[in-house]
Amino acid sequence: MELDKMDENDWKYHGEGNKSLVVSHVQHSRVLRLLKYPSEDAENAHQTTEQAFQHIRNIVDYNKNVMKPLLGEKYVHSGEVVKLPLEFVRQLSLKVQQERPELRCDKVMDTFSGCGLCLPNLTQLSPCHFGDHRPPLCVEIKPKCGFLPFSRYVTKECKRKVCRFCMHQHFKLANGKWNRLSRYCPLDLFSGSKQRMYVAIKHLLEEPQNNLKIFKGGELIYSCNDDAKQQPDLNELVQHLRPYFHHCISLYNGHQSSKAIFSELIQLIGSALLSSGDSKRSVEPRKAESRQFCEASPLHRDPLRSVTGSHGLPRDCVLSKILQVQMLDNLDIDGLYPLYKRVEQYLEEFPKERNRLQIDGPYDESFLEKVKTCPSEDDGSIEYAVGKVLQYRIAMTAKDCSVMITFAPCGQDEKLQPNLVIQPAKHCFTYSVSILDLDPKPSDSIPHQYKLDSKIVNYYLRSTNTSQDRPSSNLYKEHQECMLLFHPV
Ligand SMILES: O=P(O)(O)O[C@@H]1[C@@H](OP(=O)(O)O)[C@H](OP(=O)(O)O)[C@H](O)[C@H](OP(=O)(O)O)[C@H]1OP(=O)(O)O
Ligand SMILES: Nc1ncnc2c1ncn2[C@@H]1O[C@H](COP(=O)(O)OP(=O)(O)OP(=O)(O)O)[C@@H](O)[C@H]1O
Repeated sequence: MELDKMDENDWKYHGEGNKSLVVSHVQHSRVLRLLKYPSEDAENAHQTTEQAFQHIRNIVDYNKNVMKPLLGEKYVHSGEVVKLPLEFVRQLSLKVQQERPELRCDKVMDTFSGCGLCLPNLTQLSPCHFGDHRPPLCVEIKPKCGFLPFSRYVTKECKRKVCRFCMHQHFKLANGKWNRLSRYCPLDLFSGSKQRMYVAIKHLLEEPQNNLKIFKGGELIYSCNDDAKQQPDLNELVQHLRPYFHHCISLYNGHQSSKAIFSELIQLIGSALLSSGDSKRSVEPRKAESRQFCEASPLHRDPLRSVTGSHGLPRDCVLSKILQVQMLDNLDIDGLYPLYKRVEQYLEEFPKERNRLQIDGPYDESFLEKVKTCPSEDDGSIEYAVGKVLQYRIAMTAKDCSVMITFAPCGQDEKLQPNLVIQPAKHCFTYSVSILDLDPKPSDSIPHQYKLDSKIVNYYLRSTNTSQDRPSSNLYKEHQECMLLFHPV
């Protein structure tokens, strides 16, 4: 990428979240991730070029030195900070404005600093995988927190029974963030049970909210609608998927073939989420512990619950990696908040200690060392409190990250490369799995987390007095015919 020859016409709108806007290159497999600010004070709140550069530098360092060692080299792409011509950024901002979803327009793209983060476009596969004319499909999942808190500091009993995502759904519905409850439960996805995972992915497809997106050839083809009242069109999605699942079309007619296609897609996603990417392993991989049920999951009331139980995740799979990092939060916000207060008080007395304790970075090897060597019991020290706060912040990142699974039908040559092949039923795919949105979460978001947690729990307790039930179905029966087949090759 020649930075002095940047042309906005070479880039197009790709997507955005709460903190950044992403554009993709029309030819090369690259994206630029640009910062966003609240529109009302964009003129005043924006960072100087040096601040923005340092901010993005921190993101890169945190990805490289903290999240990569914890989550695994193969899943994390740290990217590089780039300085872009201001005129290019301004023109780009004008160009993408009309593409932006309304619900994200409370913030504006940073057109002041000229800094951005350049990353590989993870919705594409590397050119060596182009063995087939069909463009790659990419499924992006934001799985959220996959475990129930086990901390002795948790006082509200319902937090031990109902997961944060399911409780939060009620609060989001009441606040108008979404119009329908999602039936997705992260505990089902992280269970390692193929049946429970199947149901979780099915629920993500039914109600994607901000937890599921599907791309084809790098273009977004399925996500929540900008008009949140409208449900996304599954029929349209199935038309996109047909060319990838010929086998289903030849075996079934009409509606049945659509069902079979979805079933294959779900199995494909499930297989990729459970794969370790290491085909040389011949023994069954060790399982990570995640044998929990959320009482709000539709599966919890399934009569065949014991059949669909929990099996644990293969230790190297992407979900297991994410779950292990999420579980660095072993005190829960209830146990962490007093330690955060201890750190705050200490820093008020000794402000110069902020740097030594690496509260705001730098995110280097010694930061990770502090996280790893934190005493296991509270010895009253500031080191313990800081270590727990840092662990909590890392866990927050893992609770908010996304997984991208990109796959394409295998060309004849690739069928000879077994470690790249998923073969549910009769289809053969090359795939890659990555984790994205691994930004550091600031310490000062902890008081907000503390308040939000209690609002979510209190609202859940109040609202479920009147609306305890979410629709249930005999889900096990529905997916019985769609058991995952993951052939060792
Ligand atoms: O707090 P949560 O669980 O609602 O997570 C926030 C996300 O909301 P969600 O519940 O996934 O819809 C929220 O996502 P949306 O903007 O709602 O798509 C952000 O990811 C936010 O992170 P950040 O403050 O932008 O770094 C997330 O905030 P953090 O808690 O990760 O700081
Ligand atoms: N490397 C990448 N390749 C392809 N698409 C990407 C990449 N990075 C981000 N995206 C797309 O851009 C979207 C927004 O990016 P990202 O999630 O990093 O934004 P964010 O503002 O940090 O999110 P959040 O709301 O969680 O704070 C993603 O959901 C994804 O679809």
